[in-house]
Amino acid sequence: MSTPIRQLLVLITQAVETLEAASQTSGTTLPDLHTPFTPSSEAFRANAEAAEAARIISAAALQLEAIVTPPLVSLYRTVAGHFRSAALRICLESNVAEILREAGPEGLHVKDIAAKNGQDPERLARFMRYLATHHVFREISPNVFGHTRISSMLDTHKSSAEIFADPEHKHDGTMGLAALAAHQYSPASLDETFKASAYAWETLSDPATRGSGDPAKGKPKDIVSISPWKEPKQLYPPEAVLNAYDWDRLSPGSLVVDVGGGVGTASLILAAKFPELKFLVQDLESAIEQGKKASRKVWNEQIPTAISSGQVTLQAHDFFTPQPQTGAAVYFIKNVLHDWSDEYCVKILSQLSAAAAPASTLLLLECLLPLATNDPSASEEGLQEAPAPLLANYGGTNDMGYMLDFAMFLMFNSQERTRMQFVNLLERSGWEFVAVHRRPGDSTSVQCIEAKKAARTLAQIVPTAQLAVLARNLPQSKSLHNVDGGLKVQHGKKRNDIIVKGAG
Ligand SMILES: C[S@@+](CC[C@H](N)C(=O)[O-])C[C@H]1O[C@@H](n2cnc3c(N)ncnc32)[C@H](O)[C@@H]1O
Repeated sequence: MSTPIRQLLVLITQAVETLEAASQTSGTTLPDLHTPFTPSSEAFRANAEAAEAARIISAAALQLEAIVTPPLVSLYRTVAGHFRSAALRICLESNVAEILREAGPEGLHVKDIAAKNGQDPERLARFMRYLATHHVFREISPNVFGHTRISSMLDTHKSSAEIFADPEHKHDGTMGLAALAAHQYSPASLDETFKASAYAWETLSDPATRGSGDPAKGKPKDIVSISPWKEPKQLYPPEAVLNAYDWDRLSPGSLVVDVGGGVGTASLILAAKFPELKFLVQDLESAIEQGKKASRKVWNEQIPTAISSGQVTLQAHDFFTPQPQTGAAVYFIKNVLHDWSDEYCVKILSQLSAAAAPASTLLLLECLLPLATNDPSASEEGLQEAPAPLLANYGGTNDMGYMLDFAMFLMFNSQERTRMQFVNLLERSGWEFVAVHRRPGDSTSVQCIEAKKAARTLAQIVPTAQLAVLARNLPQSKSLHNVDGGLKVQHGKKRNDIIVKGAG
């Protein structure tokens, strides 16, 4: 039988052939590591076969590396992971990316880089060399550094002179990727995750904070103070919202309530594409009305007729309070639940189930974390898992969701969730899981979970003592919940067995 090393090699060989053939067919070129990033260098990935082949090559290469690298080296690389972040931040903050772009493909001697950004050349070279060892920058000749495809993503494409003259506005009007890195690192505002991660163990070893879902515990800033946010387009392409659900299914005039809609990132896209649907975008008063990025201002700029025509209404509403819009066709929540721990999510979702009609649909657009092993229920629903012997979730090449999860833990004492965790949240808040709408090649960062109002209002009005009696009349596969009493009543394995869980 062939060894895992051989199996991985076969996967790589086959995938390289597929990748080359697919890019030839689509007339695209495969990326060159030493050429700065351009959006067109990613065009090959639009072909689904090529994208999958690239994913397999990358996952297999990382797994091969894990097998053949001395474990002490691999372990230490993880132990010292923060060194790489620190080195990157030094380069990001000192505008190395812009300086190198201006130098062109020949690169620049570190003394000349340092002359521009005021850093010590000896030190800068140490950090850049470390990063170059991991293909972030490249040492073209001794002490002469240039960009790689990876490091070039830190480039704001502004002139370095302009940035040195006005560092505060470095990221204004840029593509947003460097800003996203700065979001993680910038000491001026959002370098919290980097520093907070150093205290993760202190938080978890303290009984007062270990199991707490309180947003005030284990997070450095008030959640509202950094909202409303504007999504980086590269992370959440507009198609993610359009593809998330079969919006055509809704009859004309149907109302979609965008709960915690922010500036309306999702509704702006949907309202433009589906003029026959109506939208109610809800957020806190401050997000709707105040500041440069107030929701109302953004709508008036982007689709001026949407509000005046009555297609879109903006409403100040706190989602922890009773939902004023009852019986909407769709309650839609995007990238909100990951800001909150379970107990808070249950409160938000319960307000929605109380307002929903039996025909209402709940759509959650959130990051859906895969397991690091096969997940039978998810694969039945079309979750694409990697071929053996790769990790089912494609391993390290697909770890963006877990990074987001860690960031949510550090920033908001909240989390990203797996399918099981979403089903559990829904069960606890008056909803019944219907489906995950997966499409081939979906990223984990925005997936759509559909739910409907749970048919458990009966259980809520029936006295707790009678639940078990009622449960006997349930179809074998169903369970009955009593939310207020914290009870779950279900059939046991044997006929006529009734299990009552929880206190009543
Ligand atoms: C991560 S943003 C997501 C925004 C939007 N759904 C999107 O995908 O672009 C979270 C949003 O929740 C809003 N929010 C926070 N607390 C809220 C509350 N108690 N009631 C209503 N909205 C709230 C914030 O103002 C922010 O716009």
